[in-house]
Amino acid sequence: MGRTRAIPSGEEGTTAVADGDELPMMMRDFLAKAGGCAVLDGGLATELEAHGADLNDPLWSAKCLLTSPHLIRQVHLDYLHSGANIIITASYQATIQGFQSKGFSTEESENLLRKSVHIALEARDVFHQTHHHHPVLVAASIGSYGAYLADGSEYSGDYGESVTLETLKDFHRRRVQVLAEAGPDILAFETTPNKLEAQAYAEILEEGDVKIPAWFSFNSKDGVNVVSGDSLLDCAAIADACSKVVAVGINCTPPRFIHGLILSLKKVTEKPILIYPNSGERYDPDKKEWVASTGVTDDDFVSYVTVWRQAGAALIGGCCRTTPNTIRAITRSLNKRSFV
Ligand code: MET
Ligand SMILES: [Zn+2]
Repeated sequence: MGRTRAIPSGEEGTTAVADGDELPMMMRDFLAKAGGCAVLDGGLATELEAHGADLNDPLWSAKCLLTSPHLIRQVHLDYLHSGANIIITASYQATIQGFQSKGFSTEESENLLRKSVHIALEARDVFHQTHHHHPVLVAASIGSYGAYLADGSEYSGDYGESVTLETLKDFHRRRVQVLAEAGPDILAFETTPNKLEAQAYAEILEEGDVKIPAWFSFNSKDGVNVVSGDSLLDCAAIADACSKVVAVGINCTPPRFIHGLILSLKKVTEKPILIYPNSGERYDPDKKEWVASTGVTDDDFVSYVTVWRQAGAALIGGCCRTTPNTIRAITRSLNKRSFV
């Protein structure tokens, strides 16, 4: 686990290594540079689709790593110009196992993971040529085992009895390592549907000597628990206890639930809170389309931003079906600058 490990002192148990606070400080420094609150990007996969990409595939957005990397780069740039301080890579549904089942070798599969990070790093470089004062982090996305299965379990959190902690650790371990070593600033564990998977992530990070920090983000469909029905408080407590985790939050969840969820998170963690809700529409897995649900318009979404900020969110953006327009509006609500 490297330099942040507590080492036995021989006499009174353990002594924390002096630089154990390095990873949390990185996030605190970044937030200070961003003026206390940072803007995350918006939906990546759904925005690629809005540009005509056909993502009806088990690889979802990761398919574009094969077919249209230039489009991924363009969407990253659109979000940066909209004011985003963090861009999230196209690796959400990119897995070694998923690429292998398409016939790629292990090495080719790992290279595709690296490519997702390289595209985002390149977009940042391009953006910084003209906007070098705007702080930008590249977050490497890691979707859940359920996202890889592409069978809806990412929104039920139900993996069945046969999936154990070890199954999940074995599934994610190499992917996490490859992504972490490809040069992102942070690992984004997104849309985490249950407690078992949060535990698997925490153990991989602690055991694997991962050198960069991470955030854990969960999804909810009732505003109280994560989608599996596991307690959000239990899930967030796992994130809070993991020394590599520097922010905890909620993503791909309807906007109307976010305020209550922020208040819940604050009960169990003092780590910075991130929220990036979806547009409030609902995905119908049978019809394979998004359907309007009651109540929330794009305007409503943005009108919540200051409330979320006051409630304690320090990183705010959007998930599925949010767009560069949404991010521009969030940027404006936080009195920050966009570049288009
Ligand atoms: N970062 C991912 C994306 O926007 C999150 C998807 S949540 C199902 O594509
Ligand atoms: Zn989403």
